[in-house]
Amino acid sequence: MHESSGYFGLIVGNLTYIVVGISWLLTNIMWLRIVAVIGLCLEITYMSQQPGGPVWTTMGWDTVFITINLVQLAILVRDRLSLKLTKEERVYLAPVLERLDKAQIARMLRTGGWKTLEPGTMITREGDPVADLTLICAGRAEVKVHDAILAHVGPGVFIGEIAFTTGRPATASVMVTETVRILALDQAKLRQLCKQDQQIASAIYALIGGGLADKMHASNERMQPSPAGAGEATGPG
Ligand SMILES: Nc1ncnc2c1ncn2[C@@H]1O[C@@H]2COP(=O)(O)O[C@H]2[C@H]1O
Repeated sequence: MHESSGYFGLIVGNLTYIVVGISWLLTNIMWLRIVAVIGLCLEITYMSQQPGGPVWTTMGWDTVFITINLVQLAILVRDRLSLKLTKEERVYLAPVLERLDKAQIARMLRTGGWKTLEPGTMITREGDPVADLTLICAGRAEVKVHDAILAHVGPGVFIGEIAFTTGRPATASVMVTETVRILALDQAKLRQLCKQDQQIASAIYALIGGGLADKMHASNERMQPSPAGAGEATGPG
């Protein structure tokens, strides 16, 4: 830090580094950038008041950093403003809305879109690659493995989450039985987004994890213990 004469320099100089320090404590990227810009503006003021004359190198780089942050802020604001959800979509996305800010939700939604599928439409086919991570928002579908019905699924359930997390083909065939409204997110684009934004990744994986736990619970509930085999441990051989 260069010496600056008088109280003005002392106050602005310390304020600069306090504000920059505060920006490092923030986890909300929008506020982090806003506070960083304020800190950088204060630094320019401080550096312009140095006794030996303005410190152009620091002021020049501060201007570059301010520009980078302002461009990123403009992108964040654009993303936030682009998020238009109907009341119905808000209800379906409630668990996601709780975890992410508007800009992140808008970015996530740009990886796919809303669709309506009629009965008989296949969402996944057992053994085939799965293109989308699908969230069922309304309607019902049937989950089959080797032609045996495993489950009936409805609103709030993900389809294709196993392929999304493992990269493997579909573990089951899922067919629409009652017209469904779905949010279909392109798996490749969503994976890319998860790499770029850890908060989005952790929100999506938390939802998938919760959904898989519910599916396992439902599947355990459906299992009828056979009286003959009940309580028997299965040993090797
Ligand atoms: N037992 C089950 N209960 C509910 N859904 C299932 C079950 N087994 C498979 N699925 C769904 O069917 C999908 C087929 O594609 P995935 O394997 O990617 O992900 C699978 C799950 O979303």
